[in-house]
Amino acid sequence: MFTQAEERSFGLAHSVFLLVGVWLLYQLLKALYNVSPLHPLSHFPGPKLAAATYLPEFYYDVVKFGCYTKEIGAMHEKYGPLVRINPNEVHCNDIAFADAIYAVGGRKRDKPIHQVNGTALGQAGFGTVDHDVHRMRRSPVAKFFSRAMIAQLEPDVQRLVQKLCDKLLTQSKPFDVTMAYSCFTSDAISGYAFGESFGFLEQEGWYPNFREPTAAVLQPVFIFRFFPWTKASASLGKLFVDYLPKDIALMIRTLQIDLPGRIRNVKSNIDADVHLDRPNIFDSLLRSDLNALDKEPQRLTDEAGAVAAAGTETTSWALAVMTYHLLKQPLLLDKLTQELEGVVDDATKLPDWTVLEHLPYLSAVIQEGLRLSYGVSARTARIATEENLIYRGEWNKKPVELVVPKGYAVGMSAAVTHHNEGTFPHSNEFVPERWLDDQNQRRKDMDRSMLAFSKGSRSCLGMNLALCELNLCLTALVLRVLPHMSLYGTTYEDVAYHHDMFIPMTKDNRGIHVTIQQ
Ligand code: HEM
Repeated sequence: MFTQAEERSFGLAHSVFLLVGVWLLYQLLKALYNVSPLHPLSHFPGPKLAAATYLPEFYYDVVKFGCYTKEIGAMHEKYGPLVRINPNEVHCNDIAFADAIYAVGGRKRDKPIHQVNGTALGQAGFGTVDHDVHRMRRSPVAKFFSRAMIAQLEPDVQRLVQKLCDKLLTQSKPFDVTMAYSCFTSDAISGYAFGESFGFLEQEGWYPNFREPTAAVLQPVFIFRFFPWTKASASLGKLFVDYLPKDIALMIRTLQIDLPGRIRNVKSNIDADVHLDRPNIFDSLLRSDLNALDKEPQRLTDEAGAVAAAGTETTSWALAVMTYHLLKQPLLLDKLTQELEGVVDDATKLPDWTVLEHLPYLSAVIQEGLRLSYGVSARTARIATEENLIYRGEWNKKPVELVVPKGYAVGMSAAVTHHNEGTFPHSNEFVPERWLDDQNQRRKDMDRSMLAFSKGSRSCLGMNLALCELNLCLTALVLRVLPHMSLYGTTYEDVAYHHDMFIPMTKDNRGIHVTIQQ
């Protein structure tokens, strides 16, 4: 005979087993449906387990950490240009299909919720699922990044470039140059966004900066993706900021305390009818005709976080990759120096970005640097909500025709596309010449093969700023600093893509250490 308490606990255990059993049965039936011919993606090639469940993606991204992109690259070698990488998503390794996937001209493209779940900045344009809401949020920010607006900002970038070079030349001990570049790019975007720069270049050394903190806050990206409810924990960060490791604390303080504070300041200036000589992005956003909900402090803080994060590490990593390869291959550095000396008389007073960008070899070095720094290395997918996407290509000399049905995600990854050996032979090598023709002029047709800034309606908003920074900064570095700089214990492993947390990561993330000969 059982006591009443024992009967109650048996009853509870029985209910739990039943619930788990029903859940498992449901998962099994769903997996069977996913691989059955009834599923709209059933005609796509790929591993059966990936078609049935998210387990392979979970294993490679969460357990092995950020390795699914590499696995996807291997799937393309086995299955062809389009593969099914999870029950609801297809991945493409044919740049000819990119314009259909990313689309411009009013063709609607949502972002998949599974992808957006990975970001804690869900209310920024960048983290917005719906095409129309994204358009509404992007356009008031976009006007700040037109070529005309960046031309107005250029004197500030020129000043920061010279400040960076002056400071680099005073370094007497080995240091990690990625930190220096991160200080430069953060100062450039923060001044423009909030009217007041973070001032990282002003400080004594290179710390603090956003490089390691960005890596620290991106750590949970895959956990968030699979367990979106854990994102709630991110907002608790500010309560524990004094007890967190210093990297994470800096980012939490910036995202949850400093940025909301800056936005409140901008708002109180507007309320007090203060008009600035030079408008900044958030002043303009708060004055724009965005609806009241989109001007809520949390929404704008997410937008500020996205602009600050997107505008910092991508550009500074591209500079770091170019620095490494130019120091490693002095012949390339000589060739670039010769070209630059032809147009620059005094490296402390550079020509405009619009002059520099027409120099073929400088432009080729920047393209190659962008190719091997990737921007966003992980896949970024889109959902065509109103039309099927028809793919026509070739695989193993046989024609391939596949239809991605509307409502399903299809994406590409720079870390896969930029290593397509058909387009970029010896793709791991840094070869600026691949961007030049026989006459040493830029092969513009090659630009179509790049995904660094993504494409279409949700492509990089800050591309003009990034290119302005890269042209000016690389020119000044080559003429003023690199002749005095040497690598210090840095190897190819320290720049080579190894895994991703949305942005590319190297094996041990040691940075790029250099010394300056005085
Ligand atoms: C070398 C430099 C850069 C590279 C390679 C790069 C690359 C990218 C890529 C690939 C995306 C698309 C991400 C996706 O599809 O989910 C993106 C989006 C974005 N980038 Fe950049 N970026 C760079 C610099 C910048 C800078 C300097 C800013 C300045 C604010 C910026 C702001 C943004 C924003 C706001 C978005 C989101 C756009 C949207 O969703 O509408 N980026 N960037």
